[in-house]
Parts: sequence; C-alpha cells; structure tokens
Amino acid sequence: MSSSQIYLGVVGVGGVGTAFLGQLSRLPNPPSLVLLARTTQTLTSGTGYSPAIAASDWQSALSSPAVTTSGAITPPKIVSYLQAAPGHSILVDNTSDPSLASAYPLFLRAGISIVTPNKKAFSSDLSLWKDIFSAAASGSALVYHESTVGAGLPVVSTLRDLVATGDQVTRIEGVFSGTLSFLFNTFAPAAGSVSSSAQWSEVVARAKQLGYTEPDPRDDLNGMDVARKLTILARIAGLDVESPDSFPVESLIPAELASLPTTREGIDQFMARLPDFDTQMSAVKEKAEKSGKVVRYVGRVDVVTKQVSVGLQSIDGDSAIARLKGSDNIISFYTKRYGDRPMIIQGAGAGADVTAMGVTADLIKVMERLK
Ligand SMILES: NC(=O)C1=CN([C@@H]2O[C@H](COP(=O)(O)OP(=O)(O)OC[C@H]3O[C@@H](n4cnc5c(N)ncnc54)[C@H](OP(=O)(O)O)[C@@H]3O)[C@@H](O)[C@H]2O)C=CC1
Ligand SMILES: N[C@@H](CC=O)C(=O)O
Ligand code: NA
Repeated sequence: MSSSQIYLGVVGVGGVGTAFLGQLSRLPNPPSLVLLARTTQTLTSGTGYSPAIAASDWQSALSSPAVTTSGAITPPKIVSYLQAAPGHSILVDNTSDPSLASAYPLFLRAGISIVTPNKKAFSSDLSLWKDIFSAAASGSALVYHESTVGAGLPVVSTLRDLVATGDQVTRIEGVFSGTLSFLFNTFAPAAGSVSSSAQWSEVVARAKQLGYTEPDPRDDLNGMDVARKLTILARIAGLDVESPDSFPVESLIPAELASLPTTREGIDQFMARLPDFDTQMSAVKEKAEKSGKVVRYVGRVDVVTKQVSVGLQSIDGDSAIARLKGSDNIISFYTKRYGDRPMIIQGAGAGADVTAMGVTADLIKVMERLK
C-alpha cells in the first residue's frame, strides 16, 4: 500500500446510516469517505479519490461538482472502485440487502474490510458464513459485525472473547429483539409498571416510527430477526446451524396477512390491516395475565444439546425479563467459568444512534488493526 490513508465506502443512508455518518463526521481522525450509495444514487470522489465526501453534509455533496453522482451501483462495481484506492479500504454496509451481504467474500478477497449491522451475511446459509470467514482468514481484510446482535451492546465481541479465551459456553438466553421488547413492555407491562391501554397494532406503528423495526417490520414480527441473531450467536459458540429456518420459530404475523407481498406496498397493506387482528394479541396477553404472568418473546441457544428455540413465553412478573423497559435487550451467557450466575448484558437493543455506535466503534477497531 502506498498510503496510510484509509478509504471508506458506505452503502445505506437510512436511520442507522444517517446516525453513522453523524458519528463519522465527529471522529478526530476519520477515514476518507470516497463512496456513498443508496438504492437510487451513488456519490464517489471520482478516479482521484479526492476530495472526500463530507460525511456531515452528504446531502449537499449531491450538488457539488467535485463529487461524481450516478444511479444504483452493483457490488462488483463497489469492489473495483474501493480496491483501486491508493490505501486500505473499508466497506460499511448499513442496508439489510441480502445481495450486498452475499458479496462480502468478494470484498474480503479483494482486500476490502467489512463493517456492518446487516445480519443477512452471517445468518443465511452456513456456506456463506464459512466463505466469509475463510476469505478473511486468507488475507489481511477484517470483518466486524457487532451491531448484528443487540445493536451497540457488546454481545458479539463478548461471546468471541469468551470462546477465544477457552471458556465453555453452555447456554445463551434472553430477549434479543428491541422491537419485540418494546412491543411487549408497552402492550403487556409487568404489574407495578405504568399500564397501557394501547392496541397491539398501535404499538407496532410506534416501534416502526421510532426506528426500532427492520426496514420491513414483518421481519421482526415473524421471529426471523431473533432467529437470525441466535443463528449468529450459535455459530460463534461453535454450532453449525444451517440457516435461521432450521429450528422452530414462532411467528406473530396473523395467518391472513402472511401472503402479502414483500414490497413497500406490501408493508403499507400489512400496517393498514393489522388493527383487524388486535384481539388475537389481546387474548395472548390476557391468558398470561390470568396465571399471574406476562408474555415476552424470548430466545435460547442450548450449546450442550445443540437446540435453538425462539418464541413466546409466559414469564413471572418479577423476573428481569418481565421488568425490561423500552427497547432493552437482556442477554445471559452461561459458561463454565461463570458458573451458576451468568454474565448478563442489558440495555437498548434497537435505535439508530445505539446501532450506529456499534458500527462506528467497529470501524475504529478495524482502522487501528489495519495500520
Ligand atoms: N434500526 C435498528 O435499530 C437496527 C438496525 N440494524 C440493521 O441496520 C441496517 C439498517 O437498518 P435501518 O437504518 O433501520 O434501515 P433503513 O430502512 O432506515 O435504511 C436502509 C438503507 O439502506 C439502503 N439500501 C437498501 N438496499 C440497498 C441496496 N441494494 N443498495 C444500496 N442501498 C440500499 C436504503 O436506500 P434508500 O435510502 O434509497 O431507501 C436505505 O438508505 C439493517 O440491516 C438492520 O437490520 C441492526 C441493529 C439495530
Ligand atoms: N429490528 C431489530 C433491530 C436490531 O437488530 C430489533 O428490533 O431488534
Ligand atoms: Na451488539
């Protein structure tokens, strides 16, 4: 490499992407932002990789003659552009796009490091997971994905540290969805908390507006977002989980709405029709309440028996899970070293700023390790 400058490409400027660019603009020694893309537009610094795009003001950069603008860009074109930069380069993927995710091995083999909150690459087919980590191991490019589980909470790095230092992880369990945590904490609060008369569909709309949900909120409600997170954790703990649909996952999508299209129109139709099914979730809540419990959506990886499970549970009202607030996650690592009392990580598990924090912190680690 002829330069110690680090070059950065960023794809995705939604909730997390925008918060990330804000944090990037405040770093004391930021990398040089040379590519910024969304579905319809791409900005690049051109063939000279200079001047850098202003992260604090990327929308105005669209009208700057120093920056080249074009339409959508494909993963191979991003690889070519970043690979030819006169220094190390890093891709930050702030989308939930599976096709960009499946190109990570291409990036890594081209020497481009990856930082991302996008779960798709790490939780789809096991062959893609293996390809990503063998591509990283065969060269100098790095891959960091802390915000794929628990947003900015140190979940992925902690589990990797436990495994790398030779501890034996026996079980991982807790609440892994910021959206589902918010929904149940609000819709079915524990006794003594502020009670709510909100309907299920109203709380879903609020979670979407607060930026907790996936771009398509059905990916939260069908349990797949939690299934993906558990797939990632199970794999780091050493289990060869084939895919997030290779174990039972309980969906909260009403059967009548299950076949709506996965387009933006499909999302709108789903949100518009969800109020028709509010009584179904009220019945689930009341059933738990009759036995003095609250309903929560929990996940569990039993590393010893190699079982993964995801779904609703009725929980005692005075337990830590029942008493969570807001979008908080709680993740307990049971290990040989920690014995009967697990290591517990708790805090906001969704939201643009806390997710971007995990992405920015990963970027800083990669920059330090590339030097
Ligand atoms: N929100 C949260 O709390 C958390 C989110 N995450 C993950 O962070 C990622 C981003 O989430 P969030 O910001 O909420 O999502 P948004 O829907 O707000 O933003 C997604 C962005 O990605 C862009 N995009 C999507 N597909 C492509 C593509 N093929 N090429 C270029 N750009 C594309 C969109 O472009 P356009 O602007 O043109 O629509 C948009 O800018 C997801 O993977 C999510 O799972 C992880 C942890 C927590
Ligand atoms: N939609 C997800 C976002 C973080 O991964 C969630 O609600 O947890
Ligand atoms: Na995390």
